[in-house]
Amino acid sequence: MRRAHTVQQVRAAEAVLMARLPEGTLMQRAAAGLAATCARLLPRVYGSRVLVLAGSGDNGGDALHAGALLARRGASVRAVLLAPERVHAAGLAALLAAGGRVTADQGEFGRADLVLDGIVGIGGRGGLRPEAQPYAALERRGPVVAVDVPSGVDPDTGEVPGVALRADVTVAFGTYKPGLLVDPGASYAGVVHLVDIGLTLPEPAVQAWQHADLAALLPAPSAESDKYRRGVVGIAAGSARYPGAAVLAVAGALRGGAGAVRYAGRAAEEVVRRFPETLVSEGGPAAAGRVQAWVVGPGSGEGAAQALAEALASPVPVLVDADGLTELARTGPAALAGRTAPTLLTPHTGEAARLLAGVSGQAPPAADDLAAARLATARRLAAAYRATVLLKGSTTVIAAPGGAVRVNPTGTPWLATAGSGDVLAGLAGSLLAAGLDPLDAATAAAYLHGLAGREASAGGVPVTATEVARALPGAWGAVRG
Ligand SMILES: NC(=O)C1=CN([C@@H]2O[C@H](COP(=O)(O)OP(=O)(O)OC[C@H]3O[C@@H](n4cnc5c(N)ncnc54)[C@H](OP(=O)(O)O)[C@@H]3O)[C@@H](O)[C@H]2O)[C@@H](O)CC1
Ligand SMILES: Nc1ncnc2c1ncn2[C@@H]1O[C@H](COP(=O)(O)OP(=O)(O)O)[C@@H](O)[C@H]1O
Ligand SMILES: [K+]
Repeated sequence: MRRAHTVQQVRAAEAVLMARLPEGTLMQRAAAGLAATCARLLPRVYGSRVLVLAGSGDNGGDALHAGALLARRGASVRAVLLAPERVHAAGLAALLAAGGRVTADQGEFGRADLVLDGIVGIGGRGGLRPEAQPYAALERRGPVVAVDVPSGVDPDTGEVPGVALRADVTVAFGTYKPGLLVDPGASYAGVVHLVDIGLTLPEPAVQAWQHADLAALLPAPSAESDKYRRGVVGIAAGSARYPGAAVLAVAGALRGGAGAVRYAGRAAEEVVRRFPETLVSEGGPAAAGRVQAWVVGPGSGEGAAQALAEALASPVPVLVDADGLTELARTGPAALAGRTAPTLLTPHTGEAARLLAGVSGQAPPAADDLAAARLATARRLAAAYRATVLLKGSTTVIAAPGGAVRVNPTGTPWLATAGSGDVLAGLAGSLLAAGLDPLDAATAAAYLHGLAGREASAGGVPVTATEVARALPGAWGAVRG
């Protein structure tokens, strides 16, 4: 599991450690890790040209000290001081003593074999300031290595409130910062290397799961299992107009670990033709047999209101997606008030905007603004609806009403294809029916769906939602190892 801590958490941990270590120890550790990563990135250190961009805080100090270490190994190191009057004095002295020099020549950026971005780290607020902005647009020859955080990216949220410097590699100290895991910030970070500087950290604010975390959690039948004990998932999706959504949600559900899939709705004929293993009925959730979780909304069209009301009235976990979310936004959180079982909402940013309007009574915010602030959006929705929220998009974020947040590290933009969300909804519902709690079900579903999308688009080929569903067993296999 990758763990990310907020600036406040990092600073508290740092204070504890600083109180018992000689001054400068942490910065020396950080600089040593940074210089070691740079040395690995350069074909050879001796004779390489390195440019340090140094801001006014300790982030600049780290970069200058690392520059000094590289200069001692024979690199030709130049430093641009973005705030010369407030530069980290000890860092600059170390660099000069090691033979490095200060420059004001922006052309050094394009000539450097490696650039160290020490403009601003966890103390940064707002995008790059005007004096640093030109560097974001300059041609580069070698890799840009961000010190702790790419400058201009908000470390706590991944928001990029202006211009930021795109890195090829980020060397993060002590822990990931949420902004390194969540787009748009994550897309500026490149490959993230973690350097241990000895911090003792609390529970992380954000988690990103990996194969081993998931493997421990995926349901598997035991000798005592039968199809009902494995869980039955109900799918209330599709309509005469959108039968395909039903087929795709069922395709995801059949690969999600439940023992049986029960379909309730207008597309029963199409569903059973494609998947004869499905139990089908043409009415709504209330008239269907027992299930352990409902998925309601994909392609439900005009039937969404009725299907949603019936599913929400049931005592089992309910996943609301697509047209079900549009319907839920009309009533707002009140529709969930009487529920005794958990609810999982799976909006994309357009649906998230409608859900937020359902809370505030005001016009929906712009979906692009919500995409730029993914963590905050997922958290706000989870708190307002008292439901677990899986916010889809370039980084899928999952937020539980109690405050836990996970971000999904798998996936590919090729998943932005019609119907792939329906597959995800069915898959997540199946995991809910198999007994996972909403946070785990959503985490596992996003992870497997993302892996399947990558597998199906391997080599850079377009995928269809059907192919994503077909790749799900392979994704399970990869996770299980
Ligand atoms: N914590 C740890 O455990 C360890 C931390 N370490 C390192 O320290 C870093 C944190 O250092 P820090 O606290 O000095 O803050 P930092 O990121 O340098 O920025 C503050 C300065 O930047 C300025 N500034 C603000 N916004 C800006 C912008 N948009 N664009 C430009 N400038 C901007 C702001 O100026 P002001 O607003 O006052 O004008 C202020 O002077 C951390 O990321 C890591 O690298 C390691 O050495 C070891 C262990
Ligand atoms: N830029 C992107 N990068 C990665 N994944 C994306 C991107 N855009 C969309 N996705 C993923 O594609 C799927 C699309 O779902 P959705 O928007 O509900 O589509 P549909 O309604 O057509 O099924 C989601 O899993 C989402 O996370
Ligand atoms: K930086």
